[in-house]
Amino acid sequence: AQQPPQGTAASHLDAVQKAGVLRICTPGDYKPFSFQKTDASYEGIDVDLMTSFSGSLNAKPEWIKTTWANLLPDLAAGKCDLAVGGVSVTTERQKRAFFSAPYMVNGKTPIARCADVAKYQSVAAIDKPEVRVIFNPGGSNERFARANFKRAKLTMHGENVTIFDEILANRADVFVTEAAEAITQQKLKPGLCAVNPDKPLQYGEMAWMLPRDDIAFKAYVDQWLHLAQAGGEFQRVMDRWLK
Ligand SMILES: O=C(O)C(=O)C[C@]1(C(=O)O)C=C[C@@H](O)C=C1
Repeated sequence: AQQPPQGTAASHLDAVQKAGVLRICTPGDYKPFSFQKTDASYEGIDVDLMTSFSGSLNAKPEWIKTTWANLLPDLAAGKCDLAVGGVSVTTERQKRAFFSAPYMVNGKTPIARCADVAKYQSVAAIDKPEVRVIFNPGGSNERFARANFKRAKLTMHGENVTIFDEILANRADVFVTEAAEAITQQKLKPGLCAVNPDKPLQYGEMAWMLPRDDIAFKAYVDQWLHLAQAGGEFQRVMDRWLK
């Protein structure tokens, strides 16, 4: 009779437990998901979840700072076990990586000076030559801006953490980003308002990005996430950062 396959293919699931370390790539510039503070430590939704997740593997989280442009290359090169921090699910990324089950629906939402909210209710309303659209490079925001704004004046701003001050200082008019970020920043920056965060300009989902083809690891991540959601832990983390 034919033998069933023996043993398991090499998986991050085993390597992480063996090393006692979970290596996590993150840009750390994106509230409320993953944000690096001045003392170099990280905070946010994904940080709380990863602390608990790594504990389930008896591993310590090790944060590895990267950029949005390098997130996928770093993961694919094996520099980390997974990549988090408000990562949008895209079919482009899916060609070279796996995703966990999505844990949040989060579409593209404009944020602007509150006095201007009525002006920026649609892509067409924003895409006018007199509108200065600002965006951060390397992620889905840049892709959205370049694909949708052909007439507006586009300005790339390298530092995601200071992009909101550019709008407040009237050096730019509008930034189109994820709803959760627009909602968080409108709380942090009086004078800025998220434009219809409940009616995004484009549908989007967030997930953790995982090494391609590592099915055992993906199954574990998804199972952990499912239990955290069903058991209430996930919601407690969300409430802590989004309420
Ligand atoms: O690329 C992604 O996955 C993101 O969702 C990250 C992204 C972006 O789209 O650029 C989203 C919002 C933040 O302002 C910074 C980065």
